[in-house]
Amino acid sequence: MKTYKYSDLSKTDITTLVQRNVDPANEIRQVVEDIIANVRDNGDAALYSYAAQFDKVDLDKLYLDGSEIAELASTVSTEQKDALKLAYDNIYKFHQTQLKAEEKVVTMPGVICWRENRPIEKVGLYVPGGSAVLPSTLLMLGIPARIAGCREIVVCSPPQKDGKINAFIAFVSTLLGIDKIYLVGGAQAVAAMAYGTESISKVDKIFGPGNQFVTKAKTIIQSTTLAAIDMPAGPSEVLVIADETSNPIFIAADLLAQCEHGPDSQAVLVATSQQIIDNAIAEVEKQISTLPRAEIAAKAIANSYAIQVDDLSQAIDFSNLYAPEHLILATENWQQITDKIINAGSVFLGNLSPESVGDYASGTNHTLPTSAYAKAYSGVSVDSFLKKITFQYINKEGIINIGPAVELLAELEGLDAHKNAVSVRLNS
Ligand SMILES: NC(=O)c1ccc[n+]([C@@H]2O[C@H](COP(=O)([O-])OP(=O)(O)OC[C@H]3O[C@@H](n4cnc5c(N)ncnc54)[C@H](O)[C@@H]3O)[C@@H](O)[C@H]2O)c1
Ligand SMILES: N[C@H](CO)Cc1c[nH]c[nH+]1
Ligand SMILES: [Zn+2]
Repeated sequence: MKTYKYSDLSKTDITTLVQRNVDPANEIRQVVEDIIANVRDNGDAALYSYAAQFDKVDLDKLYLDGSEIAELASTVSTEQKDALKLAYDNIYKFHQTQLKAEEKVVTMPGVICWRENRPIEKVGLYVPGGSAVLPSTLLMLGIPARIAGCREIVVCSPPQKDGKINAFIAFVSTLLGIDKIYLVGGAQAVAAMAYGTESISKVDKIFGPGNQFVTKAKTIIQSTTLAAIDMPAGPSEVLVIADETSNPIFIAADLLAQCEHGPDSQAVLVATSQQIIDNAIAEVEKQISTLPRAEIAAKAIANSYAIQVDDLSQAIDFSNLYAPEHLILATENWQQITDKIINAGSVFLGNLSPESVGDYASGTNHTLPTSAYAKAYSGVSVDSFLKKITFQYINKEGIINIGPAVELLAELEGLDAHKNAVSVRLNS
């Protein structure tokens, strides 16, 4: 893991350090554009051929139905079901409070304005399943979709080599009342949900994290206006801020937890002394050898770095520039700096708040913006599945109060028909 001293870095160095997941030669874009075009033109046939090419399986059909899902779910042990239900309950509790009706506002006598929630009707949920299968992601997407009241929920996830889906995803589907799972992964799943195919319905918005192919497909689809997306939620990343009150064993464990997601994940350690960095790196080296996914984690660690800063305030300045998906304040002094956080997807406070807890079960959502998109996007929430429609009601008193000003505003924009729509009412 490379180490830098913040005070030695130029502005250009910092810009380079905070940049990630770039596709400089547009290689991923090219692959993904071809996949999208193929799915658009050939529908299901393209999906069968990508399952064979990428997932190494010859599928008989592109989905599992309710009885197949129930059969797979029945193989999950009681202990495993209980853990998934605990996660379900906490995520449900946290997200349910997000569904709030807003008050009506009388902006002037007789003029009443308000917003009402309406669910997005058809949503597509992508559940990653390349290097690790993530049933937790189905919880993170399915629960807010259900709370919002979306009418149609399409779920896509890469098939296993036996042409089925992971039993835990099946069990979560039964918790969510989802009775069809499409065996489609990668950019082709995003394209299928955006265009629709013979088997898969076109949706209005596509949700979910994924690797660089999935994320690139989502951003391309968004620009076609065929479907909206939640956000770019690509390879996982974490930034850990540490000081003399931090525990190097915990720091290393948290860095490795995100690095085991994939070779293109990134972990950044920002610490107030070189000693803290050295201790944490020594721990990373110790812990990594014990991990079954050591090879993946090692590649991500090679893509990671540490920065020595003067104090916690400088650490937060760097973090705000990096805008991490996950920010861990691994210090007993976290209360000094929380109000200085400007850009982050989800934040973990103190030494006993591992990021893994948020990944699975604290209740917060783990579908979060990566690649510095935390500067502008929030993680998935119930709001992501809703539209907020504005309403206004104007009565006789209201049109008398507001009408003359609107007539004038229309006049100054030279829009006479606008003015007339008010005048005819004032004169009626
Ligand atoms: N940001 C978040 O909120 C968040 C949450 C969970 C996971 N993640 C990230 O999701 C990612 C999951 O990645 P994954 O790969 O395990 O699963 P995935 O489901 O995202 O991708 C697997 C699919 O990628 C496609 N693919 C693989 N190689 C390809 C190639 N060379 N060309 C074209 N398509 C190809 C295949 O279709 C395959 O089915 C990880 O990077 C993880 O860090 C992010
Ligand atoms: N850390 C991932 C978000 O970047 C979410 C996840 C799912 N399972 C384990 N982790
Ligand atoms: Zn994780």
